Amino acid sequence: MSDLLTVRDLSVAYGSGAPAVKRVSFTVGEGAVVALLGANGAGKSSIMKAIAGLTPASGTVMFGAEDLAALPARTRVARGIVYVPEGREIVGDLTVRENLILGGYQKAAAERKQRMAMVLDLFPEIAEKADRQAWRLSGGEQQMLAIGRGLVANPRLLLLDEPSLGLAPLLVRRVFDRLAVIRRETDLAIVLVEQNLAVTMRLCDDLHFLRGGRIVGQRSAAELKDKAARQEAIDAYLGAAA
Ligand SMILES: Nc1ncnc2c1ncn2[C@@H]1O[C@H](COP(=O)(O)OP(=O)(O)OP(=O)(O)O)[C@@H](O)[C@H]1O
Repeated sequence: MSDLLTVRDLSVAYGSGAPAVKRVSFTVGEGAVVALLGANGAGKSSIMKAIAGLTPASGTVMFGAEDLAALPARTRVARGIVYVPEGREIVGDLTVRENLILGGYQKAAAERKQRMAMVLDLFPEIAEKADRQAWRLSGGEQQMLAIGRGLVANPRLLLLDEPSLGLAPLLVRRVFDRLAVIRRETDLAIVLVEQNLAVTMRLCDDLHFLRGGRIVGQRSAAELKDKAARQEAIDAYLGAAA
């Protein structure tokens, strides 16, 4: 599997304080799912925003053979790097369908229509409510809409920021079941930010543990199938966060 994303020595600083992200390096293969796990404030969202071009950063981010340094966020979207932010940020006053149209704003009408049909097929829960205002959806459905809106842009790399945030366990399971379908049926690569080790393990190939802006450990999902190894990772890296 060749590398789709290569992050090398990535640092993010806000103002003059200590950097929020300190020389983080990792790779994501074509079609791979890589998770960044860590407690609140560990720097997970800052890494995602830096890859998406939404916050200034130092270090190198390569997408295939291309250095992204000079590319603004909208060009990164056109290349296939799509960020689904924490908190979903769907437009509540617009309908489900209108939110999906926003996701495909850079696409020609025919491709956008085809991608929207694919998304509605993938998420029957929101297809039934396509003409309903987004604020009327449940939390889980809103998360599906946020992911669906990202998929309309036809990404090669989806940056998914805490899809389980604020959802009841049943809805978390539904959202992750959908992600598992995407994983099975497409060659989309995903960087997934999570605090929840249990749901993350079902979807990912590799997990990186973050603390204080640094990657402090790395495990494959296969390694964490072993209960003792999982407990060790929780104790060493996540503490109460898991
Ligand atoms: N726009 C900003 N301006 C100043 N400081 C920021 C900004 N965004 C994040 N930070 C700080 O950077 C650090 C890392 O934040 P970040 O949101 O990347 O962490 P996180 O791991 O995603 O946390 P959470 O799980 O709570 O979302 C925190 O100390 C945070 O307060």
